[in-house]
Amino acid sequence: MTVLPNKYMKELRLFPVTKLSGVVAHIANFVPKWTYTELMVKSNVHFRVLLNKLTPEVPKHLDIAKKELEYGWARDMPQPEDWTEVDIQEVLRMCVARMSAKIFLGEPACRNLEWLRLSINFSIDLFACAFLLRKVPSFLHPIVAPILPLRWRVARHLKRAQVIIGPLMERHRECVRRREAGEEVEEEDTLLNWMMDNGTETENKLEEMASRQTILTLASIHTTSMAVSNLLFDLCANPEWFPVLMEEIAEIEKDLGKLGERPDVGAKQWLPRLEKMDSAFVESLRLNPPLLPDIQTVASQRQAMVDITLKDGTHIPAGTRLACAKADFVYDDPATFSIFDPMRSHRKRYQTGELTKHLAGIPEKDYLHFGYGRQACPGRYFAVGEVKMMMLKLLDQFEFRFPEGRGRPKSFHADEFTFLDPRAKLVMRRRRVPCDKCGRC
Ligand code: HEM
Repeated sequence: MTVLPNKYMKELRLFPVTKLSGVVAHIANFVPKWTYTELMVKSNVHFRVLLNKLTPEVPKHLDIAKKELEYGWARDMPQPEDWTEVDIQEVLRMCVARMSAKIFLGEPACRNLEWLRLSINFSIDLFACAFLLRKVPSFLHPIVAPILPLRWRVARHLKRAQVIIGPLMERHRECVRRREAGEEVEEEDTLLNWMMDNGTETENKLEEMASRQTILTLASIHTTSMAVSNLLFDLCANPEWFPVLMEEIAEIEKDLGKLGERPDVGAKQWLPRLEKMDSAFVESLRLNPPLLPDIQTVASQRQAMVDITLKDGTHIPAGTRLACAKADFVYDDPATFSIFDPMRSHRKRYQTGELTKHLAGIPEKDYLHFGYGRQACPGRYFAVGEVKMMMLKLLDQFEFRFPEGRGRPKSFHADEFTFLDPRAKLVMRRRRVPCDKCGRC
């Protein structure tokens, strides 16, 4: 991997995917030839749907996802009256899986426990399979890969995905046929339907679509649920910030009621008001990015698809794996850079007057946890909304702390990925002590 200084970031971000490809670089990490992921670089309907359908309609899809979150909350979220140890990571993964399934596939898949479990476990098996293969020299892959049980599991998930997604595709085709015949047909507005309507013939083959939907769960579920877990862990390690965020929620509720209470107020009006929560999320993601080895090194991997010469004459031959060294606005002050300071971005916005910058979901040269440039994470605005909706409910309904004798779990790194310790739990109970200040905590 060639690592360029951060000063090149602004120039590199403008290159199209045909010249400098993020997806080719990311998928290369999964040993695509042997993990059924090659289709992700052959065409990009998964990227187009997020950019052209999800992003312009994020508030609408967040409102839809919110309803599914309510449905899942009643089933998945423990409601302990007394302090009880809970595998909060597992619960949050299920909440995110439900929301993702609702907007991507709709009903009945989003209520189908087999799909929900598959969408969570697929990523775990695929990561494990790719890691194992990466430890083996590539000339041995043709011998090792076919006998790898993890790879058989990945293949089984993809086959089952076809069984679940096939009827959804057939249902949409039937709706289109009836509509063309002049009938009025009601249909759920899902990303799958958009992908079918806008996909090529190959992209619309069941095997392709089912694999693509399954691989999309990898990008959307663990990243988002891990972000919420990390923020909760950071707050438990710095509990003085719980009341600050609760107070912000209480103030918004005074104006707008609880999220979902008023028919004229949805995610669009409510969630941007959570400015302190946004700042805490930015800070937590800065300290716990999902895709980079650690907070000081590189960001936005790319593969040069053609020879490239930069403005200062730097030559990048085709085939080069590339990343940029990260800069960070706190690097100027090394004393504070590893400290969790949840109001860092909030202060920066108000001190500089740059109120539309330094927000979660707005990539900047100094804030790269959703990537950078044209190829930055296409699901980021939806992800930020999901994180806020879950945090809102968690803080509103529960109190959290670490189990006795334990502190903030450490993340660990495997190549370019960062993972939370899967054994890390929290102790929680239903919130019950009213607070003098805000009447809630
Ligand atoms: C907190 C949650 C999330 C984080 C931190 C995150 C982070 C990232 C990062 C760093 C990248 C690479 C960008 C680059 O190379 O410049 C990426 C790519 C991607 N993300 Fe996200 N992401 C999150 C949630 C989501 C969600 C919810 C979706 C879908 C709804 C999604 C879909 C994708 C896709 C499809 C790509 C690959 C795009 C391509 O083909 O190049 N992500 N994400």
